[in-house]
Amino acid sequence: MAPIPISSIKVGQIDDVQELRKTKPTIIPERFVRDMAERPTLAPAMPCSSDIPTINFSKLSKGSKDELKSEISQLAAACEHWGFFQVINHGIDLSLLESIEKVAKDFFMLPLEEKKKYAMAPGTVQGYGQAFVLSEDQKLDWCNMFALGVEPNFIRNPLLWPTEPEKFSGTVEVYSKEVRKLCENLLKYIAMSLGLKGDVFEKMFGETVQAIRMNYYPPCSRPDLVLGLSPHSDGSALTVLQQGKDTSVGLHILKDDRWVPVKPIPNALILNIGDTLEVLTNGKYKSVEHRAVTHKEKDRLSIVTFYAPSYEIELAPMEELVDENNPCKYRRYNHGEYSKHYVTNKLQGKKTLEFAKISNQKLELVNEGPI
Ligand SMILES: COC(=O)C(/C=C/C1=C(C)CCCC1(C)C)=C/O[C@H]1C=C(C)C(=O)O1
Ligand SMILES: O=C(O)CCC(=O)C(=O)O
Ligand SMILES: [Fe+2]
Repeated sequence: MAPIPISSIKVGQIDDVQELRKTKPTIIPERFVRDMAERPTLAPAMPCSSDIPTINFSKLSKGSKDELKSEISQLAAACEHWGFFQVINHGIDLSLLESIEKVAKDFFMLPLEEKKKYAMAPGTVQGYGQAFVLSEDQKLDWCNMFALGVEPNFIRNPLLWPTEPEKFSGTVEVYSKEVRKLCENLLKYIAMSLGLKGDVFEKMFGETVQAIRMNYYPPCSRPDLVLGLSPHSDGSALTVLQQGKDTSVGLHILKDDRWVPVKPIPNALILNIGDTLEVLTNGKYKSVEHRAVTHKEKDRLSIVTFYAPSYEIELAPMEELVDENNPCKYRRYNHGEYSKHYVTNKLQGKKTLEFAKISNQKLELVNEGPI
């Protein structure tokens, strides 16, 4: 997946929000100020909810037959009605969660000059900076990001793996292996929740793609004017999100047309369904739009893993999930092409998935059958 030529993209000035916060703590440059319709309504006006479902992973992996059955049906409900859930007892060592949080935070605390050694080039999504900025007039997120392609090896850019903090790269490797195992296992249970064979995704996905993105949201003097991260759905099959301990609530998901804040359970991981699973399940399990907001006094860190199929594979709704009551809603496409489309467009709700959607007009024709 080649990046688009750098010379063709003009992104204008992108202020580093940590530096802004240090030097001009009360000034919000115009490029960060959202149009009225996009501005967040913040707590306490909003009900704070920890209502996204909780999945007890140990009941899936080592529970009794009855526990497995009941947890699988909870998983089915979580995927079908929420697209987001918190996983407790996920089996990843808490000390590893602490280590990744520490190296991520230490990285963001480095001087700007050091971080700039790993600067994200315009039109690409790896390195330090702001991804998905593709024009000079595009609004910016109140966030610094650092992203790396992890697997397979060919998506890695070794020049972007930091030498400082010393333990950064080693910790990312170990953490990514553990999160990978969790994704593989959860995909097995998700397949079972659909009444399919447990290995269906593993067999279909080929050499899976995995990337990690660390998002650092410094405090913002006007959290009512800005967004930490623009609304979007993830292009992955599954996304795993770890939130920094003691950081503010910042993730919002769109549920029944309302933004619902997600209150993290300590030590749990947040999982969400990405666009790939939406397509494969013919919309039974949907990717859900989400965003991040900022806080007046507190900073926030999130560490996000995207787990996706090989760029080589062709995707289309699985035949078991298509019938006359559920006509095929997405076309067949190559996942590498979708990835390219995803990373070369700004984050804008679920707009990216239109790439794969069969339009309503065409759907009607399909339903009516041959004339
Ligand atoms: C908000 O989403 C992302 O930042 C993102 C980026 C992922 C990637 C990298 C950081 C490195 C190169 C590979 C990849 C594009 C996966 C989302 O990833 C989603 C989007 C697609 C498509 C996908 O497969 O995962
Ligand atoms: O920081 C968050 O809570 C959201 C991060 C996210 O959605 C992403 O990186 O794709
Ligand atoms: Fe996301």
